[in-house]
Amino acid sequence: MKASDKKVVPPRRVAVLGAGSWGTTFAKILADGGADVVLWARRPELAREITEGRRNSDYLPGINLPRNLRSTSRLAEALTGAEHVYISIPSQTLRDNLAAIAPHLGPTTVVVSLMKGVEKGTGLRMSEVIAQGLPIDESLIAVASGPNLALEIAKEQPTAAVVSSASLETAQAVAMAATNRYFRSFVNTDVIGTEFGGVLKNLIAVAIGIVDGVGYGENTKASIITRGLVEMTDFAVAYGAHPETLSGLAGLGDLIATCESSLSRNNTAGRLLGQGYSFADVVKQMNQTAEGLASVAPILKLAEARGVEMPIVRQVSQVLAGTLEPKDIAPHLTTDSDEPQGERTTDDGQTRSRSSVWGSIKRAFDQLRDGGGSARRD
Ligand SMILES: NC(=O)c1ccc[n+]([C@@H]2O[C@H](COP(=O)([O-])OP(=O)(O)OC[C@H]3O[C@@H](n4cnc5c(N)ncnc54)[C@H](O)[C@@H]3O)[C@@H](O)[C@H]2O)c1
Ligand SMILES: O=P(O)(O)OC[C@H](O)CO
Repeated sequence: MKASDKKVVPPRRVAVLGAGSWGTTFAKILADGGADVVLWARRPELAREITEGRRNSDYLPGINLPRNLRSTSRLAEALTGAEHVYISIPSQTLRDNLAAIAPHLGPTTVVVSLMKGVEKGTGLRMSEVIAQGLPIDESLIAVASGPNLALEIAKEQPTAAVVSSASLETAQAVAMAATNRYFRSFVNTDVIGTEFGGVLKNLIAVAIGIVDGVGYGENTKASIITRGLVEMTDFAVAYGAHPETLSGLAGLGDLIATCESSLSRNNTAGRLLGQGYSFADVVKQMNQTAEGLASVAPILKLAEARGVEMPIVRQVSQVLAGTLEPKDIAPHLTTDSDEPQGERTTDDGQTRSRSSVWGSIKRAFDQLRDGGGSARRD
C-alpha cells in the first residue's frame, strides 16, 4: 500500500498541556471538533474550575467550555492514552517540561507545538527542542500557527490556521482534529516557515505597539508592517523556509492579526514601551506570555549568523535595552545607507530586500578578491 493510500483518521483522545489562554482555547477547538480532550493545568483549583464549572475565568472570562473537555493537574493522567499531545506553555519553559512528558508517550503519539517562541540560549525552534527532548521520530512532530487571537476563537469567531509537519500524513491528522464549525486548519510541510512566521510576527507586533504608544498613525504602522514582512521573509528564507509560507496564514495573516489587535500581548507590551515604561516595568505588568520579548535577542543572533538585515527588529531590541527612544523607531532607519534602496526583488523567485541581496553579492565579491578564503564581513 502506498503512503498516500493510507486513510488519515482523526484521534479520539487528545491531551493539551497548559491551561492558559491558548491551551484552553485550543482544547475547546479540539473538543468542538469531536475529540475527547484532557487539559493539563498546573493548579488543581483551576483544573477543578474547568472540569466542574466549565470555565477558565482568569484566562477566558465569559467563555463556556464543552462537556467533552475535562482538566487535571496530574500530568500522567492527561497523557495516558492520548493519541495527540498539544503543548501550549511559555517557550522558555518547554525543555524542562519535556523530561516529565517523555515517559508517558506511546510509540505513535503525535506531539504538536502551539508555541510561538525560540529558545533563548540555543535559538532553537520549539519543534527542534521537542525533537531533542523527546524520544520520537520527526514524522510525529507537528506545529500549528496562524492568526489566532485566543479570545476571539474562544468566542467562536471564524478563523483559520496552518498545521505543518515533515510528514504530510501527520499534518493532516492534526488538521482534521483541529477543524470544526468555526475553525479551519490547512496543512503544509514547511515547518521552518510556519514556526518562524509565528515567532517573527511577534517582534514586528512589538514594534507596532511601540509606535502606537508613541502616538504615530497608520502610515507609520503600515510602513513598519510592510517592511517587517520583508524582514520576516528574508530571515525565514535564509533558514530554509519557502517564501510563500510567509505570505500565508502563518506569516502575513498572523502579522496582520497581531499588529491590529489590542488583545495581542506582544502589541500591548510594545505599547507600554512606547508610552515610556521601562522593559522591567513592562515585564512586571504583563500577567500573560508575551513571547516576543524573549525572542528578540536569539533572533538577532540567528540573523547575524546568516547575514540577514533586520533593522526593525534591531530597533526593537534597542528600545528594550533603553538605548533608542521609542519615538525614533521608524521604517526610515531601515538602512545604514542614505542612497535610495529598492523595495524588494524576486530575482530567484524568493522575496528578499534588495539591501540584503546586495550584501550577499558584496560578500561573494569579497570572497573572490580574497582568493576564495573565508567570507569577510562588511
Ligand atoms: N494567547 C494566544 O492568543 C495565542 C495564540 C497562538 C499561540 N499562542 C502561543 O501559545 C503559547 C502559550 O501562550 P498562552 O497565551 O496560552 O500563555 P498564557 O500566559 O495565557 O498561559 C501560559 C500557560 O503556561 C503555564 N506555565 C507557565 N509557566 C510554566 C512552566 N514553567 N511549566 C509549565 N507550564 C507553565 C501557565 O500556568 C499557563 O497555563 C505561547 O507560545 C504563545 O505565543 C498564544
Ligand atoms: O497575544 P500574542 O501577541 O501572543 O498573539 C497571539 C497570537 O499569536 C496571535 O496569532
